[in-house]
Amino acid sequence: MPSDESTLDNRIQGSVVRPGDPHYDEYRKVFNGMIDRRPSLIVRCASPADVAEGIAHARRHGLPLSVRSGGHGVTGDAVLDDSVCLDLRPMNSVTIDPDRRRALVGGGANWGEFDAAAQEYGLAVTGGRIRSTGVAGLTLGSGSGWLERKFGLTCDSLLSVELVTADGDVLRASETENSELFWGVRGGGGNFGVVTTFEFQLHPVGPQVLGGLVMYPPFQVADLIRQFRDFMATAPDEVGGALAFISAPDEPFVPEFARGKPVVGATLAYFGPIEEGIEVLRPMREFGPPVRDMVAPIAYTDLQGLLEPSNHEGMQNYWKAEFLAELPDEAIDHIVRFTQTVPSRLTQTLLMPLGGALARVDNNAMAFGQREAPFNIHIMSMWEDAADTERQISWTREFHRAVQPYSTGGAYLNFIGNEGGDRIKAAFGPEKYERLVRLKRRYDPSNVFAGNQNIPPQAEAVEEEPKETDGQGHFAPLAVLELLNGMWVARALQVAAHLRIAEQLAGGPRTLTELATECGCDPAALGRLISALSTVGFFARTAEDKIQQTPLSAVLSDDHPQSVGAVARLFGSNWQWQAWSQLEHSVRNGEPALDQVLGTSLLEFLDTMSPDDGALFDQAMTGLSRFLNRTILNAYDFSGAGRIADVSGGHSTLLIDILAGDPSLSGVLLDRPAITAKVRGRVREAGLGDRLDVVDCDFLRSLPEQADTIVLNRVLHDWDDDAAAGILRACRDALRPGGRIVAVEQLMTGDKRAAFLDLQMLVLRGGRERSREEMAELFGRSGLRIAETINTTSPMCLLIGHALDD
Ligand SMILES: C[S@@+](CC[C@H](N)C(=O)[O-])C[C@H]1O[C@@H](n2cnc3c(N)ncnc32)[C@H](O)[C@@H]1O
Repeated sequence: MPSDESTLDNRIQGSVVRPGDPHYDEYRKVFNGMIDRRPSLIVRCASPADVAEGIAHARRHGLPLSVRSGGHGVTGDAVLDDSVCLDLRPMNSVTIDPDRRRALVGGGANWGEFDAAAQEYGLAVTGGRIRSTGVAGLTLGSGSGWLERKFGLTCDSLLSVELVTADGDVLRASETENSELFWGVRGGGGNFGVVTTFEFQLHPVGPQVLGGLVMYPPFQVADLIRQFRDFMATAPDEVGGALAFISAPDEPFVPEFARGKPVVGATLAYFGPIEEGIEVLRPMREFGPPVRDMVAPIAYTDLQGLLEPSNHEGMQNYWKAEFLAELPDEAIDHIVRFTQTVPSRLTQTLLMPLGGALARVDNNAMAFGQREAPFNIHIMSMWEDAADTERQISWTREFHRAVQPYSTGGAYLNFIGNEGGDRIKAAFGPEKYERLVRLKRRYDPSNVFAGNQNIPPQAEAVEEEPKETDGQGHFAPLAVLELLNGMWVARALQVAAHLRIAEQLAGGPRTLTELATECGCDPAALGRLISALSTVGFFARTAEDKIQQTPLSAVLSDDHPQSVGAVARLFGSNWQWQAWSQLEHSVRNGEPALDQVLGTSLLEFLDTMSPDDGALFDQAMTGLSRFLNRTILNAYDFSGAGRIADVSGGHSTLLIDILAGDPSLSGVLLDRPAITAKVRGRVREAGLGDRLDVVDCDFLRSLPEQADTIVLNRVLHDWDDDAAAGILRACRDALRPGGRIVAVEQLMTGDKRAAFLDLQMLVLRGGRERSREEMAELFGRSGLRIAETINTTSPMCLLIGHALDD
């Protein structure tokens, strides 16, 4: 041990923990399980003098410095590799002065400790929503909590701080002492020093308040968000809460049908007389039949723990957040779509209403501003298995991209990862940012405190960054390369599906040699394919180095009830790759590349393809419809639909599924003769007798029968606007009076899936995906109007059309 280090042990009142110490792993662990960093030293500080010693040690040895209290920040900046970590947890004292309603809180205290001490006297400040969150990190970044509409942000109740600077000076900052520094620490994070004591103004709260969760089922999500938006627009400051988009826990208090399913919980609280709160909260509690209403008088300290069962320490975490300037219906549609297709049961999204006292503080009173937004959305992706990382992150990014157009343009640094200097600037705006840079130069010119949402003392360094990043802090060329690699990923998946690797693993893990023999492959090369795919969540290795199934690889197997194996093999067909190789032709000429490549249209090609190719196409389409149908039936009630015509029902089993669920319905599946000939046998096997007919049709002319309900499932996107309008007109002409059209399509909303499917339709078919507005125009041209648009939990959306003259 170098002598300087040994003297460090002697110089401090706390202790020094190094790799090899039995507590080393415990102290280096942070909330976000993605972070696994190994500092050289952890200084467990017991006093401001210990903090100053730790800073001096790091500077002397040129080591990076990090500061840790709760360790909850998703960036994991509390602990850095090969660094000196100042662990403030031993400095967790909380002293309450009930007469002056003041609190002195140590830099290492967490919210559980602070709230418990203050609640002894029925007092509180706005505090973090998870009790193990550190008071320091939350307050220095501003501080959001259930009480924010009543008492403002945590930093709004801050009276003074004691802080150790980069030079080891211990300063006090308040409105009257080092006031510029006090301005900066309220929002500027840990950029200017290590805060060792916070002094707060406390407010009377509880000890009993009205609060709890009202849980609603998925089909009410959109209406509930609208209700919440409108309710909050006029709600008094006493109302706090958020909409929490979560998966219902497997607990007895949750009805069986909702367990594990995406649900939305209105977390409601009233910080005023309980009787008054019951009246005020009534519109939110009586909206629709909830799955469960648990709002009741509750201890404030229990309210503070309400989200804890769904926030386990050590999960993989990836977060995004935006202050929303508005919450129009399109934004709500995005929120519904993403929260209903959440890839992990642990993931949650909070939609927090702002306003109230928080919004009445002068924007320039401190470094933190951003008080004008009515809502803050916090997307917290959490998952257990590191193999799922890619998928979780891309869902989070897509969700974030979808809500970004509604943002104020600012950024909430407490709720996001390291997203680059651009976002930090956006959080403060140019003027405040300049002021913070000046403050940084004064108190930390060497950027000793860099392990945070950093404000570098040289502003130029920040200016350059956005040019090279994709706006999310990723180095732009690497981000582009990652997207270009998409072709490799897709091809590797298609080959894995073709080789039937997933089917071979259905009975349990296999050795590479066994797999290679069964799949007819070179063992080493097969190992490489599997290794590559395992980086994106497909297949994993056991401790004995066998290959095993993962949740993603399982659905490649044809034996899986929701298999997409045939879809993978179909997308891997030579004819699809050949068509895509000529995408440029389509883009230049606006016509399907497939016709160019094969010398025939897709429809003719499908009718004349080899029996094997034909069987694969049928299997892929039936497989897709198997799980999409469920989401359609969950979203729309066909009871009372009378006689249903499934126009171009093709290989889908939608009509069979509809009729099977309701004996009062009958229907007819209409399609081209080439298709009806193929599906008649299957329809007969469904055993629906004379309730289901199969009839030939050419919808480009007219429909052969009248019907009460006409289903057009994934048909319109095959066609250009003129043809699609013609099909809709034929449907309208076949509609009995008072009838409806149920068109099922993906809508273009700016998300990746529909936009790339649109290219697929261009390349293969000359068709297109459409936005809701484009659909409305198409319906209008055909004498129809869209009466309702219904989202499903899949990307499919239902458009319910009525005749204009109905
Ligand atoms: C993309 S598939 C959709 C099939 C089915 N609804 C589903 O969701 O799986 C399009 C269907 O339109 C049918 N089709 C194409 N041209 C047609 C025409 N002129 N008249 C009737 N059906 C036609 C095809 O045979 C095919 O079954």
